[in-house]
Parts: sequence; C-alpha cells; structure tokens
Amino acid sequence: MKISVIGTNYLGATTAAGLAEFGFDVVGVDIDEARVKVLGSGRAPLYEPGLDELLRKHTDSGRLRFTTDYREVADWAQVFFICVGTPQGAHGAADLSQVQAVVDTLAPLLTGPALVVGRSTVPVGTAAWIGRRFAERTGDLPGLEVAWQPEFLREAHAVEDTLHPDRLVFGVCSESAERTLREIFARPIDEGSPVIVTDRETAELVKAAANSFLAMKISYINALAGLCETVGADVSTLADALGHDKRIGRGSLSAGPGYGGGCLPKDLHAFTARAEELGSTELGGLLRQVDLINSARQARIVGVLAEALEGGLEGKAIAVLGAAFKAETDDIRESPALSVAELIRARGAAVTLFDPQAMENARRAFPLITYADSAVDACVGAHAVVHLTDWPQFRELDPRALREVVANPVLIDARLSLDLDAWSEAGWACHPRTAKA
Ligand SMILES: NC(=O)c1ccc[n+]([C@@H]2O[C@H](COP(=O)([O-])OP(=O)(O)OC[C@H]3O[C@@H](n4cnc5c(N)ncnc54)[C@H](O)[C@@H]3O)[C@@H](O)[C@H]2O)c1
Ligand SMILES: O=c1ccn([C@@H]2O[C@H](COP(=O)(O)OP(=O)(O)O[C@H]3O[C@H](CO)[C@@H](O)[C@H](O)[C@H]3O)[C@@H](O)[C@H]2O)c(=O)[nH]1
Repeated sequence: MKISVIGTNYLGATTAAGLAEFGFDVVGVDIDEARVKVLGSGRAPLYEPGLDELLRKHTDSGRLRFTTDYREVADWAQVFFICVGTPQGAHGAADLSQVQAVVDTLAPLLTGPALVVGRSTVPVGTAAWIGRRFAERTGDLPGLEVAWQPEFLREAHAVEDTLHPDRLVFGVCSESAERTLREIFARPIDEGSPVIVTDRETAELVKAAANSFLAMKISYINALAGLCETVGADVSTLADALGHDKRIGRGSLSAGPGYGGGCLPKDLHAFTARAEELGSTELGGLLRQVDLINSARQARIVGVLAEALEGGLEGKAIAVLGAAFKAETDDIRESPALSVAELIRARGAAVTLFDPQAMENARRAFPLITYADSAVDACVGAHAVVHLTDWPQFRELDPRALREVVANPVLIDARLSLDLDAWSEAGWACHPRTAKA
C-alpha cells in the first residue's frame, strides 16, 4: 500500500517514519521547503529521541521520501494521512485553515478512490465537514472516504508511542475503511494494541477528551500542591499514594509549573470553545477552571521566589534552569519555564537561562533573556536558582559546587524533582518547603 503523510513536523515526521517502519512506501508532503530538505536527508528537523535513526533507516532504504509537491502523491497514494497543525485561533477555538488548505490543494488533483485519514487534533464535526468539502471540490469522486484516527503520541516518546500505541481509535463510515486501517496498523494490532472502531465524531471527541482529562489531572495535583505548600505537606508523596489506586494512576499527577506544549493548552481551549458552542456549559465551566489553575501556578512560583528574596525581585539576577515545555524535547511552545522566566523579567529581575536542547528556539522567541552555555554558567552571581524543566542533567548538578558560584543560595524547585536534602545540606534555602524540610 502507498501512503502519503501531509504535514511533516512533530506528528507528521514521526507518523511517516513509523508507517515506513511498518513496511509501507511513504511520501511525506509539507509546504515548508527547508523542513522537506532536512527530512529528505534522513534527519529530524527537531529534537526527538530515536527519530533521526528511524528517518535515516527508511530514507536510505528508499521506502520514505519527502516532497513539497502534492502532484507527486495525488495519483500515487491510496491513503492520505492529514497531520497538519491546528493551532489556537480566535477566542481559543481551533484554527482549521491548514486542514482546509490540504483539502483544497488535494481535492482537484485526485482522480481515483482514496482514503483520507485525519490524525490532527480537531473539533468534533471536522471530519464530516472535510468530507463535504472534498465532495464539493471533486464532484463526488467515487471511492473517496474520510476517516479519523486520532494520534496520542507524547513528544519525547513519539517514536515508541507511534510504533507501540496504547490504543488505536478508528473513526470510520465503512467496513472498507476499517479494513484498510487494520491492514496499515497490523503490526501494533498483532502485538496487542487494542482497537476501538467507532464513528468519526466519537473518534474526534476521544482525543479532545483525553488531552483535557490529562490537563485536569495536572491542574488537580497543582491545586493540591498549593494547599500542601500552605500546610507544609509533601505533594509528591500525596501523588504517589493517590497513584497506587489503580482507578487513579500515577501518570500526569506530578505537580510542577503547570502543563505546556503544543497540545494540552490549545486543545483544552479548543475543547472549551467547542463544548460551549454546542451548549455544554457544565463541561466548558469545568475546563475553564482547569485552565485558570494552570495559569495561577506560574504566578504562584514567581510569588514564592519574590518572597524568598529579601527586597523582592527588582534588580536581582535569577538563574532559570530549563526552557523546553518538558524534558527530552526542544519544543518551547507554551512552555511554563519561559512563561515563568518572562514573569520574573516583568518584575524587574535579570534572567539568565540554560536548557540542554531548547536554547536555539528560546533565543529566537525570547531575545531579551540572557542565555548561558551551561547550567553552572547560568548560576554565576545569581540571587536565586529556579528549576523549571525536569531534565535529568539538572538532577546531576552538584549543589556544593553551585553554592560557590551563586551570590545567594536560594533554590525554587518548581518541578519538585531535585534532592532537596542534598541541597539543604549544602547550605541552600529550598522552596517550596515541606514539613520534612
Ligand atoms: N505534537 C504532538 O506531539 C502531537 C501529538 C498528537 C497530535 N498532535 C496534533 O497533530 C497536529 C500537528 O501537530 P504538530 O505539533 O506536528 O504541528 P506543527 O504545527 O508543528 O506542524 C504542522 C506541519 O504542517 C505543515 N503544513 C501546514 N500547512 C500545510 C499544507 N497546506 N500542506 C502541507 N503541509 C502543511 C507545516 O509546515 C508543519 O510542518 C495538531 O493538530 C496537533 O494537535 C500533535
Ligand atoms: O504529571 C505531569 C505530566 C505532565 N506535566 C506537564 O504537562 C505538559 C504535557 O506533558 P505530556 O502530556 O507528557 O506531553 P505532550 O507531548 O504535550 O503530550 C500530550 O499531548 C499530545 C498531543 O495531543 C498527546 O498526543 C499526548 O497523549 C499528551 O500526553 C508538559 O508541560 C509536562 O511538563 C506535568 O506538569 N505533570
């Protein structure tokens, strides 16, 4: 089977490489020439563990290539996966202009049967709308069908999640579309990935509901973290204890600076907008509260920092550890680390930041922050150190050595993942405090 993947960044590049690994001939299409060139040379245009190797393997084998020209795939592929972006648009609703552009470019070029499979995250009703738009623009081409197969991969684990998905959700209108999807995903199905076959609306909703649920779990534990800070309780132990209950689970229960990234924030906003548009004010209200708790978390971290420093933040030098929205990625979209860094700067302090992978992206988007060549360099002369992205490298830092280079040994461990006993023993004032500390 010949497959085209349209849109080849975080989702699409991994999808294309994964489908080639499953044994198919794949052509990725993107309008970004620079991205297509890098991918064509077997390299990932972003930092994602294992992706470079998979891309190289299949560009070398000839099973995978990339183009900017839709004409190369229109008559060649039988299946088209849509993986373009669905960024936040007006009033939080999803901006579907990239999806619309794909339909409008592809439709006039199609001449025979095709299965178009949406993988982007979209508001419920989008697949039906795309189906109608294709029908209008192809003059009801026989054998053209639109299915929805949401993708649940996490950045930093994208390759593993693509090759061994937790579940596969097929939103289809026909048995033939289901058969095609079962054939494409035969390998993970044989390995035991559960398959849920449903209508397209349910498939679209599964994705929005899953991301909103993850955001809700994170906001719940962050709201509890605030309470724990007030009474000196330990939110990590609380989360461990909650997580042992199989009905709750430990995943997405790590308190921190709030959730960020290219998915959870925008997907929560889009789901809120769509739910309210469809009259579900209860769901809209719940999701709005989740969002409020998330933003408040970042302001609270800055408040804790300001209180920990004599005379507040004005004129102070603050070292920030981390720019990426989480570890093992160079993605800075909606990064809580950079939001906190900007809030600190807005209160009159100078920020010096280090991140193991996201420096280039951060420098481009936030030029007023100073960037250091290492975590230790970022801390030289600092009045406080704020730990905001949970890179394993930051857990290896030697608090005794760092104590020697800072102006003032104050640590805000916003990720709650450093060994605070070791830092306290080395003479640091650590926040947030627990009864233990
Ligand atoms: N990033 C993730 O981990 C992830 C995981 C699951 C689902 N998703 C969803 O997948 C979608 C894509 O996410 P992403 O993070 O890769 O987005 P992105 O914005 O990083 O990438 C979108 C890509 O599509 C390309 N593109 C835009 N218009 C195009 C067109 N008309 N034709 C061809 N290519 C075009 C862009 O050049 C870009 O390379 C979103 O809906 C997102 O919510 C993302
Ligand atoms: O216990 C936790 C878990 C995560 N986070 C933060 O939440 C954000 C999102 O993390 P994660 O879910 O690991 O990252 P993503 O790669 O954005 O993946 C989410 O978004 C993708 C795109 O839709 C989905 O496919 C995934 O299933 C979904 O987990 C990051 O800022 C994390 O630091 C926490 O603060 N505490």
